[in-house]
Amino acid sequence: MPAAAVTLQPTEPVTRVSVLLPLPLAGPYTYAVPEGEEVSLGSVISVPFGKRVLPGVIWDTPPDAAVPALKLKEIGLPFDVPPMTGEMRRFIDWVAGYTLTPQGAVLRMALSVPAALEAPSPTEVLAASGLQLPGKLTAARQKVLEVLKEGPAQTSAALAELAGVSTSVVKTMVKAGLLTPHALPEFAFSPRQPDPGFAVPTFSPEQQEVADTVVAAVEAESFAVSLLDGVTGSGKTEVYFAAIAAALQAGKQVLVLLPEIALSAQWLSRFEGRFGVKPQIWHSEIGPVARRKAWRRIAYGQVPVVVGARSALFLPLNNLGLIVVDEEHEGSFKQEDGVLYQARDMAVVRAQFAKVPIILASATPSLESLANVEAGRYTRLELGSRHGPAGMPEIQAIDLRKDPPPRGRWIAPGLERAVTQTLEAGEQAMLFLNRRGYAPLTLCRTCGHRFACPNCSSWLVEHRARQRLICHHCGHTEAVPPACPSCADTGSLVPCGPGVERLAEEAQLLWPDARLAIMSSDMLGSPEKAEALVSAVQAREVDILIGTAMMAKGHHFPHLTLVGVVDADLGLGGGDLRAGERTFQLLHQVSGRAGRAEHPGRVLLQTAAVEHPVLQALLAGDRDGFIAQEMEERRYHGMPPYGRLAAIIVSAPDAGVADTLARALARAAPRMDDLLVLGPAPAPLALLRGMHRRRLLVKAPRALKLQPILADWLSAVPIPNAARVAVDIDPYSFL
Ligand SMILES: Nc1ncnc2c1ncn2[C@@H]1O[C@H](COP(=O)(O)OP(=O)(O)OP(=O)(O)O)[C@@H](O)[C@H]1O
Ligand SMILES: [Zn+2]
Repeated sequence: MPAAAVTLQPTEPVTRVSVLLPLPLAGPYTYAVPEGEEVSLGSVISVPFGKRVLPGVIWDTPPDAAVPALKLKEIGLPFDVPPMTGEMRRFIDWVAGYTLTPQGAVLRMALSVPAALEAPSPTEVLAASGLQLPGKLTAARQKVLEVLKEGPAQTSAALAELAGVSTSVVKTMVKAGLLTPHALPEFAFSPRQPDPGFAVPTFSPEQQEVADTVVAAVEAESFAVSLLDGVTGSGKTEVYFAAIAAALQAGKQVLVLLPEIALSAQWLSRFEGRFGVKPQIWHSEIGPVARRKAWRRIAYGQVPVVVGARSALFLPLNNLGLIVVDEEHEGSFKQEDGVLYQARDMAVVRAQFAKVPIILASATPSLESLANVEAGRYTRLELGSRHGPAGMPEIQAIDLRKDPPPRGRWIAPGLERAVTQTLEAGEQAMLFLNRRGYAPLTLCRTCGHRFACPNCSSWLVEHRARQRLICHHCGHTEAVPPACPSCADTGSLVPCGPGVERLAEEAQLLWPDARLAIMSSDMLGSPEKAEALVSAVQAREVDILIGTAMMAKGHHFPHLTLVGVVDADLGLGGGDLRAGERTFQLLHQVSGRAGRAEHPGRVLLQTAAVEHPVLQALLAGDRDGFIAQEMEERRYHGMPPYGRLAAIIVSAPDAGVADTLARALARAAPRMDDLLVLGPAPAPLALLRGMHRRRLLVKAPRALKLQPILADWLSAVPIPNAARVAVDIDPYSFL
């Protein structure tokens, strides 16, 4: 779509434009367009800003006519990128308005790779000039010309290598006029593209029906949301691959959002198996050069499929045909710093602006998405059974009050027996504990001293493999001291409770011959290591896998038949609105790793609260019953998804400053019948990274638009320099 040109105002001596800068400023700035130049909406141009030169985007906001012409600065040169589409500009405005953040802060996410705005210096290639020199060519020169006779132009280095001559031979040939240099166009070499027909699976009738529906949605080229709700192992991935194939066939781009990079190792090989090549990946760990290249290729429509973490949502996919959000219930789609946004929900908004279908997939959909189905906004597509012969795993509880593990141990006799049986049968077992490190708390037996983080209200977690005590909130680390810092006693420090490292120690003791592997983010460190471990498990080089939540989703291990959940009650405590929902989703997902192929799976949940509704629902396999009950409760209390919540977090290095400001905000709170303001109260993590935090919670019915009310309210209270106020619309983390 060509962007509309900014029209000259005949009465105006200068042409003014609004330019949005990637900075958290109030809005776009007005600049002048140099005489005789023309710019279009969405053009990315350089502009002077203070002493700096920044990229900016010509925005739709009317320029400020009140600024005297003499004071206006002129825009600089355009960058070598396609203009930002109107759809993307609307999306940025929308996200800014919804999350109550400045537009420029959102634009910064869309221009996240400033280096990509400039075209790379062109690659020089050499071709034969056809010039005939008097006399005979040397053998070396002949070889070079032979290479070029058979193939395309080559870089000097490649040419020398192919001809088996030194680069100086090539250089002198250029000087002699035998070879002529050409600049290679930027996208001359394009990698192999995914092939929609590479390996098409044969669907079951149930899968086929759902696949037909999503394919039809892609072909309709209009906005529609499908919630792909299928039991673990039912083939959701295969089914949305069919929709991706349809978008590729239509020559469109596809964006796939996944919750975690670790998950993508297996996902990427699945994709390659289906489409013949790996897709473009996008996450925080790709290096600067690859990042810059990828961004440009995407912007110029050279990349058909991008799979990434939530930040991929702001990529310049100008020819979108489909968005997929896999594991849509995952909490990690919520960005918790900078711009606080829920990538799943914003993906729906982007699809709407782009007028394309979006598929949200999960075996345990979020209540938000289910409420949208209920309200008729989303269509639910169900896959009710596992693909192939696999049935759903049998889930049983081990009541820790009746069958406790020996003192100082965490694996109860019932689970121990089951693991032993599994190993004897030559199958794999997984022990699940959602806690990194060795022990969540270290204390002194003599004086009771507990090791706490100096910057946060949290305990330090011992990581024995690294011999450090680490804060999981701010990253503070210290060495485990030889003596208690409080009473100086030696040998008195004891670890309390288990983390995966400690569990591995216990497992090694119980099954000395078993091959163990720990799968948690800190033990693996990189996506490559995660991938290597996943392959090792698939190749049956691991007998017992010990994992955190990283392990719970997406993976398909055919020989894994037993899942033991060491502490099923772990997520149930605390005042988190979604504690029950999240625990159910996590345990349901982790259970779903068991028995995905020929051998039936079995899940054992160790619990001290077997009567809890979440555990009862898991044991009864009654997902829908649990959801119905949880929905009813939320509806009754007017909580999300039936009501709106916003959190206002006040933070300051000084507790008094935070308290005073939080109270001032509470006094200025709008008084409205429908609006309830709770607090201020210390946030559950009252101290985080050295900042004292107080929280106000705002609750309102769904029909009430909170943003303008919050904006008015917050603008009425002066905020001291030493304090910060953050607004979190639809908060997920109640830290
Ligand atoms: N029609 C099919 N033909 C061949 N293999 C299939 C088919 N459907 C599913 N499978 C295979 O069954 C396994 C499970 O499918 P898939 O991973 O797509 O399910 P899922 O619903 O996405 O699972 P989860 O929610 O647990 O991640 C995979 O190995 C997949 O390749
Ligand atoms: Zn800390």
